[in-house]
Amino acid sequence: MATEQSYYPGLDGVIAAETDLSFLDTEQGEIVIHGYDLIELSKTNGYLDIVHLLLKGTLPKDEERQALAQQLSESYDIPEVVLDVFKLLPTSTHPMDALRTGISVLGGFDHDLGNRNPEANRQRGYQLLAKLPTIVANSYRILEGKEVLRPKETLSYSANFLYMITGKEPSALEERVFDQSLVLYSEHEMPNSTFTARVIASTLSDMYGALTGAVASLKGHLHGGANEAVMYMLLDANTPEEFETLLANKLKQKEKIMGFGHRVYMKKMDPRALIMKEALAELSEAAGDDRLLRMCEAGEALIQREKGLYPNLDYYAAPVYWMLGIPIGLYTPIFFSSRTVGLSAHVIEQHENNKLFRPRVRYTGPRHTQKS
Ligand SMILES: CC(=O)SCCNC(=O)CCNC(=O)[C@H](O)C(C)(C)COP(=O)(O)OP(=O)(O)OC[C@H]1O[C@@H](n2cnc3c(N)ncnc32)[C@H](O)[C@@H]1OP(=O)(O)O
Ligand SMILES: O=C([O-])CC(=O)C(=O)O
Repeated sequence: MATEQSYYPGLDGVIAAETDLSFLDTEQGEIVIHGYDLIELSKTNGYLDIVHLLLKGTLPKDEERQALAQQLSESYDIPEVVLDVFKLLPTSTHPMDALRTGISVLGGFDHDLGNRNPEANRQRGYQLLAKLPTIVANSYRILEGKEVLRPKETLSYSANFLYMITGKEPSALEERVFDQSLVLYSEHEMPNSTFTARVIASTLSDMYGALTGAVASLKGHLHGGANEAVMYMLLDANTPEEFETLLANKLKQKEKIMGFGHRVYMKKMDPRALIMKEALAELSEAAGDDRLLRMCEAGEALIQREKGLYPNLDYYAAPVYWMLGIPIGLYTPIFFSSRTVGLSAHVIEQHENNKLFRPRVRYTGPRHTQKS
């Protein structure tokens, strides 16, 4: 083994895997998802199309989309035991921790857990996709002391998800915007959570374990947790001017501003953020209230001017979710629920072509013995 080796803190720029699932092409400005640009797809295709693309490799024909919707809706319900476990959790449990627990419990109901062949894993992916909205919405309901809402099989995937969260069936605009947010969150190459899932899967551990670890990764504020942190920041101000002052003070204190910056697009706007900004404008117009939009735009301009940084998806997804009436504690679980499709596809790929992840270190500690 060579003694002088390269070290890249945070694995910045390191190629960690080969994949045919996705690639951030910053030169062409594309988020390539199995050959298609996610941004273009988000304008023309729904979330279930992305599910089909990532798990089957093609965009679905009409009958394939219908069959997928049918298959998922038949599995929306979750075992009663999962709900009973949520009832045992302290009410102070973070919704991401409840979600992590829920996925972990689901693993116990899989009687073919040791089977890692691609088809078995794909079916697991579908089961998780079907059940996660029910887990996300109802773990939160139980923690908040609210009644459990059973899924409505007659609603579309996204309409049913929103219904279980808010307790009312969404309008066509709300359903479309929410579905678009799921498309944008569905897959993004090799973020920390996907790397976590692949590292776990590389020991030949199972999909539930890989996704449970990924929940913990995605919870952090430097990753998925930023969307809820953005909303709390917005709620600390009432006007664009107050929001600018709040951000300027944070910069003075050398605080990181949630919703800005990105390991891959540090000096550009995350293209997904632009789509959510447009959705926010649409929701603002429909509501006759553009206060949040104006605050976000003022914040965007200030951080660009002062730091040369641009919004990432979480910056504009947060006010969109607020305008859809979604409780803040569910923003990150929804992100994870959408990302389940990308994560499942990565676990399948890792198991199909596995090499154990086991890097080395640059040792900086003492040596108390010396062998000549
Ligand atoms: C959908 C998603 O998960 S997207 C990510 C969501 N996360 C956030 O929005 C959290 C806020 N953003 C950040 O913390 C970072 O931009 C990250 C974690 C996303 C990327 O971080 P890294 O690639 O590790 O870059 P790093 O944090 O070292 O930043 C590089 C420089 O830009 C600065 N910077 C980066 N992001 C920010 C920010 N949001 N606010 C203020 N300064 C920032 C850093 O302070 C650093 O400056 P320095 O070189 O003077 O020390
Ligand atoms: O790519 C990243 O590092 C984080 C991110 O935007 C995502 O997971 O969607």
